[in-house]
Amino acid sequence: MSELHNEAPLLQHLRSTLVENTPFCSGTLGLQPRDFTLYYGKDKNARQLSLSGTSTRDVEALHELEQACEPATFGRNAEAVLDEAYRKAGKMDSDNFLLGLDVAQSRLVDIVHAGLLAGEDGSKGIKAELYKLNVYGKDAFFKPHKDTPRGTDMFGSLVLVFPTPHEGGALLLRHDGNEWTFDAAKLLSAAAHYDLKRIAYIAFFSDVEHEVLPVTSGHRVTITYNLYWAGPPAVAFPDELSVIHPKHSNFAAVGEALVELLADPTFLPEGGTLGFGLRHAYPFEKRWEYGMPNPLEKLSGWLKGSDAALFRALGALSLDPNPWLIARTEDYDITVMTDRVVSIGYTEENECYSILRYHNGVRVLEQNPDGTVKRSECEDVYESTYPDGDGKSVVVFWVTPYGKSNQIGSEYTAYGNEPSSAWMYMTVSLLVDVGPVGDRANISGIVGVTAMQSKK
Ligand SMILES: O=C(O)CCC(=O)C(=O)O
Ligand SMILES: [Fe+2]
Repeated sequence: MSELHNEAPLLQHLRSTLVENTPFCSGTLGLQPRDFTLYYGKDKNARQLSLSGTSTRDVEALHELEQACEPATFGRNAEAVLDEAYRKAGKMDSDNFLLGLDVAQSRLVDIVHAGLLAGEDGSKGIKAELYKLNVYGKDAFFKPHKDTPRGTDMFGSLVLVFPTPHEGGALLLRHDGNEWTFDAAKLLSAAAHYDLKRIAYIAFFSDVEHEVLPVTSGHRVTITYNLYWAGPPAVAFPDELSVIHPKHSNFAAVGEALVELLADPTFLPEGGTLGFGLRHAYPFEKRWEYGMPNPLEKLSGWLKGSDAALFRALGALSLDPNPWLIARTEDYDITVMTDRVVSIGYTEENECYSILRYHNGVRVLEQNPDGTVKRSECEDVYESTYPDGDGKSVVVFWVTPYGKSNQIGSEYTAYGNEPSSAWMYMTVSLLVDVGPVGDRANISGIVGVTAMQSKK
């Protein structure tokens, strides 16, 4: 029993360690000598120094850096205010210096991501944007404040403190009635025995109040970064880029092939609906539950490589491709689609039937190149089962097949002998209506996917 007695606090300690949740993350990180090199200056005669040196010459160089800085302002009601009773420090704008360390390439962004973000936010990407360099000489400080977010996507700040000789200048953070101290000078002198020189880093959310206590000696040099939620990964095709190979990623080559196909008078002469399976995999939540964001909404901004080339080439022909979810049940040989993620919930019938009947689903019939439609007996069964069904169906000509990647699942419960829960997986594909030969952008006479869109 006494053992158990001893264990309980340890277990508790482990538990509280595992669930610790602070609005910041901090530590030290060893870097290569070149990472500490700083170039600065407003003219062509840039100066150079190492932010890891401790010799007398290095300290002189720090003094020169301090002289080259401007007095730091702070934000008050969207205005930059100079007030040495509030903030006394030197600052240099990011245009006027260059640091050897590339934060985007270093592990720091990953470290901050893992340290600061958990739960749902953990799946979002972040980026750090260089903001300012500050030199806090003796008696410099910064009174309590919160960092003004620059843009709605900014969620925090990252501060790097360099191992330049200094004392004092601890950063205090306050949030929800708690206070924490980040004393970089102490952390760095305790880490001085490591082989690699270190920086101290701290990242915190924008709503955390913080202040820098007065520096009592030396130079405290910091470089700050604004932390942003990363937008969708850039489309692989900025206007300035011209890909030659691979062909499928070459916008012009994809466009030409499309134009040729659509100019062929024997190809869907009356127009119709084209389907394209996505070639790349996208980071969709595999299991979608009601209330989660609709992953189809931002897809067009994420598309990669050949998918992006295709999307852009279709747009250039004044066509309007849209992502749809395709669901298929083999045993019933039926394919349906929806233009939004659905929560099937409870169903007494086949999941595809349920999507059709209750979730704005559209039946997908497959078209042969000659224009005839592939039909299966089971589809006839559907029609005889629901003779008065709303008749929503679209004939799709699959240019490229939809595969098993990019599937999104919707949970449902079916009643057999016992209640059981299962997931129905749907595959994201791009669908686009095309008009008749000679007028492919004119889809006014086409009963295709556009007419079936639930948002229209
Ligand atoms: O230097 C620091 O530790 C923080 C500086 C700061 O709060 C700021 O620049 O807004
Ligand atoms: Fe700040």
